[in-house]
Amino acid sequence: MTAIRNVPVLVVGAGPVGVSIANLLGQYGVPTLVIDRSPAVLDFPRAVGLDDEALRTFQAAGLADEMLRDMIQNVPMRMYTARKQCFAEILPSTQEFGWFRRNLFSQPLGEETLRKGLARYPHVALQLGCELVALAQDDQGVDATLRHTDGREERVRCEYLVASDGGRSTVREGLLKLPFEGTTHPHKWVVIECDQDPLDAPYTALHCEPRRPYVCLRLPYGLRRWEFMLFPGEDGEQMLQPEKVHELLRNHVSQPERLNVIRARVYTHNSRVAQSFVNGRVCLAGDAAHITPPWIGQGLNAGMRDAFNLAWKLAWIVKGRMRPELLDSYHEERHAHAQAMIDLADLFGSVLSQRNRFVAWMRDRFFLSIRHLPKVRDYVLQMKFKPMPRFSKGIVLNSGNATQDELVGRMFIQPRVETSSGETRRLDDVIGSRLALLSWRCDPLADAPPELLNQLQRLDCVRLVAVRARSGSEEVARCRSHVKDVEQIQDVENQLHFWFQGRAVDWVLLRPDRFVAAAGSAGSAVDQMAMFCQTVLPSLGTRSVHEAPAALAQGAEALSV
Ligand SMILES: O=C(O)CCc1cccc(O)c1
Repeated sequence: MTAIRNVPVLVVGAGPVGVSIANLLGQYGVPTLVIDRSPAVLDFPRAVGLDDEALRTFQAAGLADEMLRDMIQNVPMRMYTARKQCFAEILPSTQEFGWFRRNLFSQPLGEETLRKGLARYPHVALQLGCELVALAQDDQGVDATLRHTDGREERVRCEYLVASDGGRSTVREGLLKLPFEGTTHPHKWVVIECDQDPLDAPYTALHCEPRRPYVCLRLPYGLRRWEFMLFPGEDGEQMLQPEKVHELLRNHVSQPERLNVIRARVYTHNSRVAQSFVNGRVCLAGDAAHITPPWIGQGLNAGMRDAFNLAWKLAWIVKGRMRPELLDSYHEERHAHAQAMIDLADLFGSVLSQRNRFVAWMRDRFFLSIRHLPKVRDYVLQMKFKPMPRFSKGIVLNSGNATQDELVGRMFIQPRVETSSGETRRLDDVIGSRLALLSWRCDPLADAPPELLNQLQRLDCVRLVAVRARSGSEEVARCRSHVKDVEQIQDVENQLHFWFQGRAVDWVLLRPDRFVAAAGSAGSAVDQMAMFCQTVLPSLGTRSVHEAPAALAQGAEALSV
């Protein structure tokens, strides 16, 4: 009988979300196996947009610079009337989370980079040409049956299984039969990508042309993409024939026959969300959990939010740092936001792809008449319509003080800070993959009982005290705690100064995904931290074997392929 492979986390589906989760788990030291039935990265047009939150996730995985190499940053999106007048432009100037908000990439290249990133971890393995054919869960774990391309079957026992196997997820649909609620939109779209971009249009353009709505985007490395709406009676496959493609492009480029079309595909817009993102020990992520029309470029970004939210929770649970039932917080924190993004994309779609000429004309008149109002312009330009994640339930601690609780459950800013060794770094790079208690010009745990400090150590919590840049030695000495685990940082951009001053709190507790878990005044820190530890930590004695470095080495051995 063949041996059963044991691994804490099995990721099914090696698209960008699954591989990002595996990179994060690699960073957190959790042995992970990623499988995918396809032998290579899929080479057809898919997601194009990556936002600042996604880049922050790549940063946590140590891959932001590598991913940026193949991206165009800070790309505007414009909307045009039927008469080709621009009636709205989106180009946010903020970099509050440390990165530009609108960036375009080419998915096949990005996926290669993410896959290469896995090679950094001896305890993470990627197995291609391998599909999941059965799974059974019990109280302790999941038994998965894998089938390799040569027909060989293998059993893997894992503690948790992540299904990131796409919109037609085998795990969600075929094996667990979980509802995927929402709608499939009636119109199909043809997507065409060519190289040697024939246009000088360095932005995404949504052409709200009732005769045939279309989208035109510039992608990295001189690629140009068009997406055209198809009408009833137009057969998708026929529309991919070269003469039909040329016909679609004829009004937009002078000699479509001379274009080198490198990818073309028909696709349908879907707005669907799985009823639950957590089913026992199986978690759905990315398109397996939610699919959206592309209008606001948020499909993959929603998946990246899943990745960041889920990876640290899985790591904490398998390391025995967090009570397993808190895995449900993944659903509580992600489901409503995924739905809100889809609702916004649907709203964009219904307004922008309007085919009734009179309604389209009214729409154009309306937007053209308000576009110069400063508040409207700012709202659109700065993308203020984008619903930002805000958790009221989940792994967040509300204190009952409305002002403080307003800060909890939101992503924290990411300024650059100077470390005590004089280096200027992005805040997250100083924190690393740890939980962080970040305080402003004080050490709120200076007199904390040793028991609390031990609990925080179990949670691998770093304590950072921020001071004003170039503070006098008195201030520095006042904030330098006698406790050795406190690091001091200087607020060289004054961003922390403005953040803390405007909010009347002295500290924030930042989760590994950079969301604020708790916030408060110096006097309340001991009690609130104690409450957080009590909520999260399992009782002693339940620590998993995967905490020990020796166990990681065993995991690596078991995983080598
Ligand atoms: O965010 C962007 O620049 C692209 C968003 C978008 C809009 C419509 C279709 C599509 O594939 C992407």
